[in-house]
Amino acid sequence: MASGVAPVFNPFTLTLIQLGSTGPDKAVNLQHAHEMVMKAAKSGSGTKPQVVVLPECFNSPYGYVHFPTYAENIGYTPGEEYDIQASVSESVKMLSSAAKEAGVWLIGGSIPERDEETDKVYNTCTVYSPTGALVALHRKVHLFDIDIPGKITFKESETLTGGETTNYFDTEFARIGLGICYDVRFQELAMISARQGCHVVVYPGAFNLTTGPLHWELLQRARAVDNQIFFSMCSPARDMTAGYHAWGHSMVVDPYGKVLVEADETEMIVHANIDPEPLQSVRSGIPVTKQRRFDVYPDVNADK
Ligand SMILES: O=C(O)CCC(=O)C(=O)O
Repeated sequence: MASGVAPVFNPFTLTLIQLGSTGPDKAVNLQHAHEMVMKAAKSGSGTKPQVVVLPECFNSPYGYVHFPTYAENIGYTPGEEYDIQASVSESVKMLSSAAKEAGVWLIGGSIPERDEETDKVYNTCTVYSPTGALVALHRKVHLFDIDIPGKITFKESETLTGGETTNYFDTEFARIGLGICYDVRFQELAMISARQGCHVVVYPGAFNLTTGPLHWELLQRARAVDNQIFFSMCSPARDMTAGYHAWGHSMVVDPYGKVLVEADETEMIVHANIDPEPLQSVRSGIPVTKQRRFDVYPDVNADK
């Protein structure tokens, strides 16, 4: 999604809610998420604009068998004003009112979304302004289909369809790119966000106890360093009684690859101060974006 607005970059606070376990009762999950957004807003800096983030699949238990049962019709068309009052999505309504009540930008984790026209189900992130307007939507592009024998097998494509667009949104202080979890493994998506002028990229995610310790931090630091952007992923807390054991460790990485903040595996709220300085200094000190040799790798498109 493009806005045509030139991106500005000013300091703000990025707040990650590493939300506790989500059980089968959607109403309880939504209520808890709402309470945590309020708590997160109160615990922020109070002086700077704040972006609050929820984790992947925060309204249902995590598992591809559950997605169709919990899927909601959202009916968002990019570029068109969305009527929250007329929405049939209870999750969208809760997120919108939480953003408005808390007075924050809210990246609403992800929820299973059913497209009314096609009946396809997506893993979808929605974003809200401090007035409660739905301003952006990202459908997870790369589905989490992996098979590591004896460790973890997951096949989102059993019930989900992959999204087909890259997405970002503009605030009065930064341009912020979107992705969801497995999308982080595909460096092209983050590169496109950086080329689109995003200063910060945020992916709700839920890695597991096999790939989490190996790749969660590595991938975020790699995406941040490659693209000289802030990179962040927000996970659910770990619950060993649940069907899926999330890695946790929600984090924010700066454009040098330094981890600014990292949660442990429990339910908690963490804040990072996003400051333009490291982005500007790394881009002028190590100017890789100007040094690319597209003449040597013609298969990679040099066009913005
Ligand atoms: O890439 C991974 O290892 C985990 C991805 C994942 O959990 C997801 O996409 O939901």
